[in-house]
Amino acid sequence: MAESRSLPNILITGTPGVGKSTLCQQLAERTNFQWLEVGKLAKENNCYEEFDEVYHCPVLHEDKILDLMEDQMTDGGIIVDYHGCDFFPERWFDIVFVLRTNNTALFDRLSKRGYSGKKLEDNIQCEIFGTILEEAIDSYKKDSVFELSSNNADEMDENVEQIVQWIEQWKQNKM
Ligand SMILES: Nc1ncnc2c1ncn2[C@@H]1O[C@H](COP(=O)(O)OP(=O)(O)O)[C@@H](O)[C@H]1O
Repeated sequence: MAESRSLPNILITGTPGVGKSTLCQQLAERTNFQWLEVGKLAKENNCYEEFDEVYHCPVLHEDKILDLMEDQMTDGGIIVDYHGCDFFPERWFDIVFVLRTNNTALFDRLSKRGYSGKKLEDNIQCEIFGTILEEAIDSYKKDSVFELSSNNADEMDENVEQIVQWIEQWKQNKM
């Protein structure tokens, strides 16, 4: 329950390549919050069900990863970073930010990362359709979901500032 947390929990989500890791790293440095990379945690603990041959990536074992995360989420101060958001319990998060990037910039970033073919096309399409934003709106309270534009370095800086300020406000309201 949010009332029992001494600090808020934040979810940063969006299509791969929109800048989640970059933003979370900067936030962790600024706030001392813990950056929890769900993909990394899954890899370290082998939380996979199967291998997806089409996308050349393993499929997350959602229950297993949720069990691993549950205890860490209790006290707050966690920034969760993942390219999906519909399987986390709603109660875990005080606010959800969905990063968005235009197709041209995202195409360049994902190509540089080595994405090609169907994997590249599907991720671009996911972003064009706003799939993750829709997922967030369907999974969390409407007034706790915010869309942030992440097309360039200036917007990245603004997003860091906005979230840092939101955290400060949350702490003040708690006092
Ligand atoms: N707002 C931004 N402006 C410019 N480049 C960015 C921005 N966000 C991310 N990048 C670059 O795009 C690439 C993917 O960013 P990353 O943070 O790994 O995305 P994600 O974690 O969402 O997959 C990195 O090379 C990063 O430097």
